[in-house]
Amino acid sequence: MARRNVLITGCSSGIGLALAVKMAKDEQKRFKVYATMRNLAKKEPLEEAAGRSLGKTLEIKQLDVCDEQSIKTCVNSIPDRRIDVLVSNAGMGLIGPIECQTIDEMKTVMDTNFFGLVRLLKEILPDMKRRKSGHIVIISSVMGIQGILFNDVYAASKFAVEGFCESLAIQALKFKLQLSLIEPGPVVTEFERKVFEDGMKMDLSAADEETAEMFTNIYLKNYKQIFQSLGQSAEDVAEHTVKIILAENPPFRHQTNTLYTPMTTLKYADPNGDLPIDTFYKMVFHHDKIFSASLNFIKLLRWRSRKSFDLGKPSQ
Ligand SMILES: NC(=O)C1=CN([C@@H]2O[C@H](COP(=O)(O)OP(=O)(O)OC[C@H]3O[C@@H](n4cnc5c(N)ncnc54)[C@H](OP(=O)(O)O)[C@@H]3O)[C@@H](O)[C@H]2O)C=CC1
Ligand SMILES: CC1=C(/C=C/C(C)=C/C=C/C(C)=C/C=O)C(C)(C)CCC1
Repeated sequence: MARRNVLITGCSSGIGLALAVKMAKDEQKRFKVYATMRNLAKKEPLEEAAGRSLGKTLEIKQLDVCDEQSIKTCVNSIPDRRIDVLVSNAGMGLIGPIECQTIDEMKTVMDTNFFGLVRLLKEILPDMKRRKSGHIVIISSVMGIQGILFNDVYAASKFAVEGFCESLAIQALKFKLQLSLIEPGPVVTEFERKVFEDGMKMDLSAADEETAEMFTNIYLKNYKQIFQSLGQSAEDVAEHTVKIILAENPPFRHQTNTLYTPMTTLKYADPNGDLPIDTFYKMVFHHDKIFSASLNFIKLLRWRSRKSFDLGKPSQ
């Protein structure tokens, strides 16, 4: 099989970086990775992680998904503009009460997470259609199918991505193109750190007391624990993504976190849509102690299974 050209956005950290490195270090050398980032001053961690694959199976290029010209320049610099696999990964989060967010902040999230994907596809899709080959892989989120308290705009941006892709997938099929949405739950990356820091610094004066208290004492208070208990590593998500890229018949949707699937299943279990909302409501406002204890229990189980694995005894 010929080596596939893979373009990945947002490779300065997190999932993008882990995926670029994993694919570039593929033992069978099945990929040539164009690992892109908007700010090349941040390329050092990727260069370090890439090691000897740098300049061979991995090249670093500038690409800002909010800048059409930068996308065009990057794609034009690739031999024959040939991109066999596009991984749309660049993205950002935003949490907090909407009363305390500006419309400009919200627009930046939509511009990056949704229009960023649209800009990429406007540049890359016509070539794929002409060649009648290509795989478009999008790092969406569980929030692309299910909203979460105080993530209103972020969830909207990922819902937009999913609606857009569900529509496009039908046309793509006609051109023999593949489209796959990767839906991770919480992942421990810069995303988590940035979002939490911004949340902690947020000016909550525009919100009423009850909302501000809910955000601080429920959401932010449990945030770290949720990531510690349910969070995956970027490498783990990268591994799932590579499997999807290599699959003969890649699925349209793929959730990476089995600990999170009971939550998303609620969405599909009730066509009225009340079940997930009522369940989240009860978890947050009525059974917060049980919820917190369950998270601690999961954390302990994961810690113990990792520890026994470290000692050479894989968990039962
Ligand atoms: N972490 C999580 O819990 C989850 C994350 N995701 C999704 O995964 C994807 C990757 O996030 P993750 O690795 O976690 O977070 P990181 O913050 O580690 O990585 C995000 C990447 O996107 C880049 N980026 C942001 N804006 C732009 C832009 N305009 N043009 C190009 N690159 C840009 C960042 O660059 P820079 O360093 O310059 O800011 C960075 O390289 C996102 O789409 C996110 O929504 C999905 C589910 C869960
Ligand atoms: C599980 C859960 C919660 C939080 C989930 C979080 C915080 C998920 C984060 C997902 C991310 C960051 C996805 C990125 O795309 C709540 C609402 C507190 C209570 C109900 C159950």
